[in-house]
Amino acid sequence: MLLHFTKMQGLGNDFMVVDLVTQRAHLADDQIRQLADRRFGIGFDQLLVVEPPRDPEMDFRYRIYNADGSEVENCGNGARCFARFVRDQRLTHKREIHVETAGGPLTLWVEDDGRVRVDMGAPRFAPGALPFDAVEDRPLHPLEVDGEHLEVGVVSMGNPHAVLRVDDVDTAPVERLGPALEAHPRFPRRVNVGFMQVISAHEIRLRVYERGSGETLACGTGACAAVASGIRQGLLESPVTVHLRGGDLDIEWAGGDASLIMTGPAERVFDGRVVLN
Ligand SMILES: N[C@H](CCC[C@H](N)C(=O)O)C(=O)O
Repeated sequence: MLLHFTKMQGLGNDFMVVDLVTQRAHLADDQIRQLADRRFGIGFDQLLVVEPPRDPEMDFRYRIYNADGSEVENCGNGARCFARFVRDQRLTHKREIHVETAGGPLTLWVEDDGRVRVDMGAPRFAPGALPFDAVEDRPLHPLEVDGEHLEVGVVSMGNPHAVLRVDDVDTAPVERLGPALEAHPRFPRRVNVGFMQVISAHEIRLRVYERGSGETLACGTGACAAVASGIRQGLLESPVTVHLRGGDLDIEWAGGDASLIMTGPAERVFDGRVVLN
């Protein structure tokens, strides 16, 4: 069968977006992995599958798959691209969009300048929310990795994040510590790994080694997790500009149970059709 899709990107975090509201298809894990490969397929960090909602109060449901085929709970840059997609495809004319995800409901606002603002929900620091194997909730957790003693902040944005403070993201050992932390046994469902350099109370630089996809040019939930952890440690104050390799995100958080609000771009790259066997 022929499957229509749109390639999109948010700060270089790139997505294959599929409308299963007007198309019928089932994508098996091995097909997702093949489509994720730029040589045998399309190439993407995540696949976003748009479906009708289960809850009639919501506008859509969308599912998120990493390049390795694993389904995940939340995707910040993907949420913005989802909102842009459903309007571009005329699946909705709304500017305020309510969507179901595996990590819970999200509300998104498509703004006049094309940027999208997302209510990302409240961060959760309790280890069990990730899950992370620890006896207590604390701003920083000691963790031994390859004989190295680290102190990491752990945050759930629906999906799990470990945040490591570094002096300089350009020289941070992302290629070594990213995979080692992603697969660390104290994260039973693996983890996204953020490397955060604090520039000032309102500005950080961030690189993210993503669970199931490797280092990406940007990670929205990773940016939210880094800001939440930095504010909790008293290093940052809202609002915070997050400089990622693919560009900047603006994150606001009033603390406590308040939602993190993330604003950033969402761009369409091309439309295509792919043969599914
Ligand atoms: N790129 C996404 C995060 C995908 C998270 C995924 N790698 C996971 O396993 O949780 C973002 O902008 O938030």
